[in-house]
Amino acid sequence: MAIIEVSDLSKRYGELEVLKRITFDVHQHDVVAVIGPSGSGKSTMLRSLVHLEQIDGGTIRVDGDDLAKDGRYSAPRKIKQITSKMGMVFQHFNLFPHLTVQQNLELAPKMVKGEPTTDVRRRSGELLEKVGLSGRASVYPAKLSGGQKQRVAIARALMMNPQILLFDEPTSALDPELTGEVLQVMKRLAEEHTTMIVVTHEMGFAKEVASRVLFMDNGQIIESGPPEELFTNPRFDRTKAFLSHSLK
Ligand SMILES: Nc1ncnc2c1ncn2[C@@H]1O[C@H](COP(=O)(O)OP(=O)(O)OP(=O)(O)O)[C@@H](O)[C@H]1O
Repeated sequence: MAIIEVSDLSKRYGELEVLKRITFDVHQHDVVAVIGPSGSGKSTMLRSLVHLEQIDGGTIRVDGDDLAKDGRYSAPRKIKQITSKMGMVFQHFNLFPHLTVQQNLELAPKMVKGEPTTDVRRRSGELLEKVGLSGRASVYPAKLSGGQKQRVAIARALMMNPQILLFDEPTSALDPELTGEVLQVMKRLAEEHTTMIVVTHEMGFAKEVASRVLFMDNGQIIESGPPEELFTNPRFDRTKAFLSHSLK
């Protein structure tokens, strides 16, 4: 079943055409890695899905509902309902600095969904355990390493029980020694069949964990396929040229 269906997605910043009629689907349990050179439009594409960017044309359908159809957005209430099905993890974590780890996790389920405190507390405990941070519930983000902050951000996104998790370069702001712990959590989520789209420069992750890779360049999806094909089959020469360049 397609969770996300994008067709002819277009986006420009003034004169600059950043997304040029992009079309792709994401199915349940897919782990889609989006790779490509800097400035190719990867983040803009991802942010468009959750309405953090306004698109200029095309259709974005989430779980059968149109966020936008032929460039026209649905009503604000419907947009809110649709975007709440997606959890986003940002490069710079975006935790609330004045809230503890536990409060960061529990804020949205309480405020947005009005869930009972006991349910929310149970889930925040479970999710902190899942990301290996059980003992850190009452500390403030400033006391955490970047890798820990990002694991909190992943747990926070999961608190809303999203149908799909979107990651925008989740390890790019981390020191190299801290990327592994975050990638490990993401790998475990993939093994549990969490549906994910991951914009990443981590080619190892794309290769080992993704079920499908989209290679973007200059606002377009140039090549796509399962990593074992995209990274080895000579037919995908554009991806391989990018890989050999980025591994230099
Ligand atoms: N708010 C903005 N205003 C104007 N131009 C923007 C804005 N955001 C992004 N751009 C431009 O849009 C293009 C695509 O940017 P985007 O961040 O989506 O690329 P990317 O593939 O994610 O790059 P990176 O890997 O470096 O993060 C770039 O040329 C960028 O400079």
